[in-house]
Amino acid sequence: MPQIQIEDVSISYGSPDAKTTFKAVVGANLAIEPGEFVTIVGPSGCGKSTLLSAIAGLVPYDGRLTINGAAVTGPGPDRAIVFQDASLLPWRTVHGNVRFGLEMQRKPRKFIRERAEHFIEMVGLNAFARYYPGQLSGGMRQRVNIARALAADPQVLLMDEPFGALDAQTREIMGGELLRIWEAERKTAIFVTHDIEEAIFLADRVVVMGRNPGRIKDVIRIDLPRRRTVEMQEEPAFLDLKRRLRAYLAEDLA
Ligand SMILES: Nc1ncnc2c1ncn2[C@@H]1O[C@H](COP(=O)(O)OP(=O)(O)OP(=O)(O)O)[C@@H](O)[C@H]1O
Repeated sequence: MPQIQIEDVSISYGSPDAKTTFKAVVGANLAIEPGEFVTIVGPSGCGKSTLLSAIAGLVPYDGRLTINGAAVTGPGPDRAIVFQDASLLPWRTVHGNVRFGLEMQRKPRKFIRERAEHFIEMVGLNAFARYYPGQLSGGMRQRVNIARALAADPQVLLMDEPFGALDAQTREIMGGELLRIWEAERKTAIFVTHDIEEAIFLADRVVVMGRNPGRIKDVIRIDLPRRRTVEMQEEPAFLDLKRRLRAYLAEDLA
């Protein structure tokens, strides 16, 4: 059974005066298997973040949206979300930030400490555990964010352009790191991006969205072998996928 079922889901926003509504996503259908890595691409404003927010339980929707068969009615500990801007607590150290969610869940202190240490090591920030967010680079802050999300042990990791604010080279490194972590943890991952190469590189399937109205246009399976390598991005199969996706996105801009 798919872990996440999206059936005929539409999402609307009300205008500030509540007199009109705007349909940001119309009639979306998608089924996601446990442990799958799905990326969502599409032009600006097509509803990528909106669809992710609905899965996170942050916006209401029409239609059917279930996780493990249960309707999504709000946020829950089965899902963790990582946004573009690392929303870290500036007065807490790296360790303190990674601990935070577990402290809220009132887990035992020893468990919290060990789990935080485990994930800080996994994202390669052992030497920075006592640093504050203001002392870290953007890439390091996003590593903390990912560690914090994983420490809460969600079943589904939702990521909204998590590397969007990083330079191209750091972004590429972070993509490789994220795959290494995902391969170790095998959480279901849904990742929104503008970047076609990033979308292909990470994914088992790429969801292509279009706009006017915001909708799912197609879902493309990425049959490139795991483990993915940076060199793979120069191979004909990768370049073919890139051409195909670029043509799809260009249709929308025309
Ligand atoms: N809180 C909101 N209230 C009203 N309209 C909204 C709200 N959030 C998003 N929208 C509108 O819904 C549409 C989809 O927005 P969304 O942010 O989901 O798109 P996106 O594909 O993620 O865009 P981008 O790639 O630029 O981040 C846009 O037209 C946007 O203006």
